[in-house]
Amino acid sequence: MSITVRGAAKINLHLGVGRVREDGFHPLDTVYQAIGIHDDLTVATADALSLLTHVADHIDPASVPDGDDNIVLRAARLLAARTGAPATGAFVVRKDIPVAGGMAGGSADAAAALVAHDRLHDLHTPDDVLLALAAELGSDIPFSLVGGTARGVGRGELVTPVEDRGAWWWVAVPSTVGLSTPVVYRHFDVLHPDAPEVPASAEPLLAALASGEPVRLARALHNDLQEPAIDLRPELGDLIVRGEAEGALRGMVSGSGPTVVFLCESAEGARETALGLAGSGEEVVLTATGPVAGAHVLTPV
Ligand SMILES: C[C@@](CO)(OP(=O)(O)O)[C@H](O)COP(=O)(O)OP(=O)(O)OC[C@H]1O[C@@H](n2ccc(N)nc2=O)[C@H](O)[C@@H]1O
Ligand SMILES: Nc1ncnc2c1ncn2[C@@H]1O[C@H](COP(=O)(O)OP(=O)(O)O)[C@@H](O)[C@H]1O
Repeated sequence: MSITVRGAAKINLHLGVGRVREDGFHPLDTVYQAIGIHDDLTVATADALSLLTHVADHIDPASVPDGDDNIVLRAARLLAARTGAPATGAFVVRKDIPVAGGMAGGSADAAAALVAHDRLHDLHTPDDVLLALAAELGSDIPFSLVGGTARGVGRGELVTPVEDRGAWWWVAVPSTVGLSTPVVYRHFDVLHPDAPEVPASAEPLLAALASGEPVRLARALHNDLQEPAIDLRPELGDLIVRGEAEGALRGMVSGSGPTVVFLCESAEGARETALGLAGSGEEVVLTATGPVAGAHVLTPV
């Protein structure tokens, strides 16, 4: 038997970050959106646990860890340990989501692995258990299960779907060199030692989402990690300016970066912005719509 599960990239439409907690995590008020850049994970019945990774041309294969460090195998082992299921399965991941790019590619793979491993072994794990295991593996992973557009609080792991009346067009420009999430959070602490305990509220962004109007959403986009990311990588600021000059409504760093995403008025607007950026020397320019589904089975079981 084999099962294929698709996981989606995420962007943060609002990322309010508060003062670092005693456990080292930051309190967040964030709004995630799953967008149409995907990793596909297939698992087949096997006597042992194994993983093969294939990457798209724009991804450096060396950037994806082999073996036990890969979050796919960590997810499968965790689910097996908690349910008593066998820790077996031959996993193959096809990656299109930029690695260490602020788009939660590893989280998409982990969510897909939880769903695939659950189906492979016919476990019928309840949703609340899958969400709790996802949160143990990483703050973004519960959202990767849920998908769509959702608000995340706590350290980002407490996720609730929100009203979204839009079909939004995005252009994403990944960087060839990733940026480490903890490094960006630590730089936020250096720049903002007096950050408020309560992060900036996502309420204005939620109102813009419910309006379905791209110009309103563009004005409401907010990312507290953009400043530290640009401080670490000044070229990201230049890229935002260039994309906006090519017609995007607004550019911003995706999560902790270094991918930059641009909200566009329409499909045509996204095409023009993408062509303009490609023409000005950007080698990889991806176009996607959102919201899309979270981790879901593609093949019949
Ligand atoms: C910044 C965000 C925004 O959605 O995503 P990315 O841009 O990385 O995709 C997330 O908060 C990333 O979530 P995720 O990548 O799952 O983080 P985790 O594995 O839980 O944590 C990795 C490290 O990031 C820092 N971290 C993470 C979440 C949080 N609320 N506060 C933190 O300070 C901690 O240093 C932690 O050790
Ligand atoms: N399946 C995987 N895909 C991508 N990265 C992975 C995977 N498993 C583990 N990692 C590690 O997780 C780190 C963060 O990757 P990723 O989730 O792509 O980025 P981000 O946290 O910026 O969204 C990578 O640098 C890599 O070392």
